Formats: sequence, C-alpha cells, structure tokens
Amino acid sequence: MTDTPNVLWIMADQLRFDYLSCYGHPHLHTPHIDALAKRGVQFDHAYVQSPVCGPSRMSAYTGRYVRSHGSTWNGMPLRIGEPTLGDHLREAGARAVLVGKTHMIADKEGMAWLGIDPESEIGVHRSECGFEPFERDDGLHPDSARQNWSAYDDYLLAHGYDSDNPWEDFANSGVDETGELLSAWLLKNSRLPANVPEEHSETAYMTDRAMEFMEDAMQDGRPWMCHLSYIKPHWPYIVPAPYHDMYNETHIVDPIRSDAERKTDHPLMGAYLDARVCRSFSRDHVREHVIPAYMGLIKQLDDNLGRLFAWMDEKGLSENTIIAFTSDHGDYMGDHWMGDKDFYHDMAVKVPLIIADPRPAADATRGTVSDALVEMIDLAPTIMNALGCTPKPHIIEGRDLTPILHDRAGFSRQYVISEHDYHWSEMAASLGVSQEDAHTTMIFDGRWKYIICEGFAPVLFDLQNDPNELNDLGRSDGPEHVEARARMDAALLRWATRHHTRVTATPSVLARQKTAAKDGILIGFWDEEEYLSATGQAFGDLAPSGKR
Ligand SMILES: O=[N+]([O-])c1ccc(OS(=O)(=O)O)cc1
Repeated sequence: MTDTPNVLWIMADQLRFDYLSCYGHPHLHTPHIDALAKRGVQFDHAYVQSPVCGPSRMSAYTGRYVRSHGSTWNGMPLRIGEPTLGDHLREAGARAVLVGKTHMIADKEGMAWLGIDPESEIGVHRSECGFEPFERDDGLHPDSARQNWSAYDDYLLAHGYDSDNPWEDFANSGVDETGELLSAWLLKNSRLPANVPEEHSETAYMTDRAMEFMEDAMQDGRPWMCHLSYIKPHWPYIVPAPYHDMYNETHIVDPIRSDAERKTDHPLMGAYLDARVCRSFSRDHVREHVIPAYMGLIKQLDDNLGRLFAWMDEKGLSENTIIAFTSDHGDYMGDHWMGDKDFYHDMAVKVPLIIADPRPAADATRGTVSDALVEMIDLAPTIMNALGCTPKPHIIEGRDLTPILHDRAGFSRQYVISEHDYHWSEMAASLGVSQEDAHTTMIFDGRWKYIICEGFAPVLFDLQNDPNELNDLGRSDGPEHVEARARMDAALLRWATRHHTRVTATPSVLARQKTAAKDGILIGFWDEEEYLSATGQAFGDLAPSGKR
C-alpha cells in the first residue's frame, strides 16, 4: 500500500437515510452497502446543507455553507471565485474526477469577465465545479429544449436503442401489456419495467464508467478522488426488470404523519401541503405506485455497488481506496403529507453517510456507528486530509472527520445548519412571498430542530420527545420551548455573523497584518523607546529596501 490512498466518493441522488438495511429498513435489503458499513464507520446524524440538490452539492463540493458559496437553488451558477475540493486536490498533485451528476451551472458571465475560454482547461474546471469530467450527466433529458443530449444517449444509440431521445424512450419509459410506451414522468407508470435491460440502464452505465476511469487511473499513476455520482433513485421513478416487481404494497412502511399536521395553521407549512407534489404523495395510491419503484432503484444501486466493489477487490484497488457513500438529500415519499424534498424533516435533510478507510489507523472503528453530528461539508476536508492537502480553514467551513475514523479526539460540532431558497416554488407564489424573502434556515443541535421562516413563525421540533417530528413547538409558550428557541436564535446569529467569505485570508496574508510596526508603519508611537519595547528593534535600524 502506498502512503497516499485514493478516494471513491459515491453519491446517490435523493436517497433517504432510512431506505437501506444498515439504517433499519425492514424490507429493503442492501447487503453491499451494509458490508461497506461493516468495513468503516456509519454516521447516524449526517445532515446536508440544503434539502435540494444544487445547493446541497455546491456545499459538498466547496466544503462551504450555502450562504457562503451563494448558489442557493438549482440553476444558480456557482460564482467563478469559489474554490472547490477539485481545485484543492489538484494543487496537491491528485486528480479529482467526476463520473455522473453534479448539478453545477457554470458562471458564464464571470468567465467572460475574466477572459476565460469555457473550452480551455481552466474553463472546463470552472464549468465542472473543479472536477475533471470523465463523464458528466445530470440525468434529466426531457422531450423539450432541456433535452441536453448526453454520452449515455450515444451509448444507447450505439447499442441499438434508436430514437431522437433514447433516454426518454428507453431509460425513462415503460411498456404496458399492450405494448404501449408510457413515460415515467407520470407517476402512474412507476411500476412498469423500464424499457431498457438492467445492464444498459443509467445506474449500470455509470458503474461501468467508474470502472473505466479506474482502469485509466491505474495507468496514470497519480493519486485520485473519483466522485461517482449516481442519478438514481431520484425521480422519474422507474426501474428495469427484475427490480420493478421485487417490492409491492406489503413492503411499504407506514407513512410518518398525523392528522394534526394536515390541519396546520402555519401559513408556510400549509402552502407546502397544498403544493402539487405534496398533495400527490399524500395519496396512498401514489405511494403504492412510487415506493416499490424507489425501493427497486435502491436495490439495483446496491447490486451495482456489489459488482463495483468485487471488481475493485479483483484489481487490488480496495486495499488503497477510501470509499465514502452518501446522498445529496432525501425524499418525503408522503411522510408528513409531503412529497419530493425541500424542507427539513429528517427524511429530507438527514442522509446516509458511510466512510470505509482501509488504512490501519482506521482498524479500531470498523463496523462502528458514530452518533456525532456531522455535515456534508465535512467530507471535503476529510478527503483533502487523505490526499495530503494543506488544511485551508479560511476557505473550508467543514470539519475533518479523520479523528472519528481513526478513533481519536479532535472532532466536535454542536449544531448543523441547512438552508433553503424557495423563491421558485408554488409556496412562494401562493403566499405572495417575494424572491428576497423566500428563504428558511434550519439549525439542529441533536435534540432541538429549529427552523426560521422569514416572514412567518418559526418551526421547532424536540427530537428527544418527538423523534418523528410531528409536533411543531415553534409557537409554544412552554418555558422550555421559549428557552430553546432563544438559544437557537442566538446560535444562528453567531453562525450568521461569523466570517463566511474571507477566503483570501491565507495564513501568510493574516501574518502580514501583524507586522505593520516592524515594517515601519507606526501608529500612535510616542518615541524611540516605546518603539523598541514594542517591536524588539531600534527605530534607527529601520532601512528602506530600495528600488527592486
Ligand atoms: O425544476 N427542475 O428543473 C428541477 C427541480 C428539482 C430537481 O431535483 S433535484 O434533486 O435535482 O434538485 C431537478 C430539476
């Protein structure tokens, strides 16, 4: 084993933490992900920095909060000056390679402003969130101007799947008993088998591409971090045979929801419940169609990971590759009368996180479960540490998880933060909330989950006494609740007012600020003696460095 390990960072899109057997699902058995957990540490309290893909991922890739990187919702370009994990790794001589989805939108204006050609090496890095794009595919290719032809479409064509939109007609459609092609954009078609065999599906294709990258990397010899970023189990919910009918109504766990929640008088929560996707997933019929497909997609992912891990074992890669497995946010699936994601109940904002580090230093923690409060932004500094990057605390806001992996003190976090910008949504439209005001922020300290909703009352859950988050205490007069809200407000204020964007304050820049007097910049000194005692050098010894 060489000193520098490689890192395989696997992300599944929209995977809830509790739809894996190692996280307790009673019917969905995911033995390969479970086996990874046995080789590493399973984090039971890992939170994303936004309950929606784009901002959550920009936080993951920059190691910074949403308020810091500024890309607050899908489609918002990540500004040109935001350094990413890929940039830091490259600086340390490692490759940072993308296979799959990032949801990154390039800051074209910023590039034009700085005269950067988007096709140049720098332009590609800036457009691809700092990654070297071995394969980039964000996965949604509808029949519209947003089709966005992909390499996967070319692959389908090359395998005989002929169409103007191979993704839509094969990967994203099912065929009913009469032979009719039916699109998975409509939830009613979720239980049909996808019109593509498993081995040519998106999940299998991306797994193959990761293997191709690793073959390439073995020739190349440089250490690497590969972000294998699966598009599924994100909607549209459809899965190839045999996964489409592995699960049925008997495997669906009861929804977590109460009648009181449905009668909420909180305007924002009421507007969520009125949104189409929430009304849809509140219907048992919809859950009965979608959840078996969602479970099938996860089972298929697990099988593909089994294939990948066996291949890595065979190639001798496992012994020198740290594997992290996680997702970018969850999916309500009808819990709390909600669908999709976009709010902060655990099934939306808490994600699975497993890190298996093959180095002997991690032997003591194999198969353990950590209940530390961790944030998705903690992965970037953990990966930087593994690949030998200098820590950059002036840029990276996450905290290195290596102490937890290596069973030593050194990691601590008192609360996690997540943010959401709902300016785009049915909720903002129905409430008439302006784009500027349409934002919410969550802070969770392991017991109290407090959500400030600009313009509305806050929401508060006590997860110690109400682990299912059914009882909103945001307006409760109970002294303990009033006190908890005040404490969380104060913590949020401290967090909001600390440095978030002082990214040019490198240690050398900061050190220079302290040497003004020694460098002859004298503010308030009375005489030579005072100068000597303050700086240890004689005023008379100050000398010009001359024209350089
Ligand atoms: O509006 N969209 O284009 C859109 C919305 C949500 C979405 O899901 S996410 O998980 O990628 O945020 C993808 C695309």
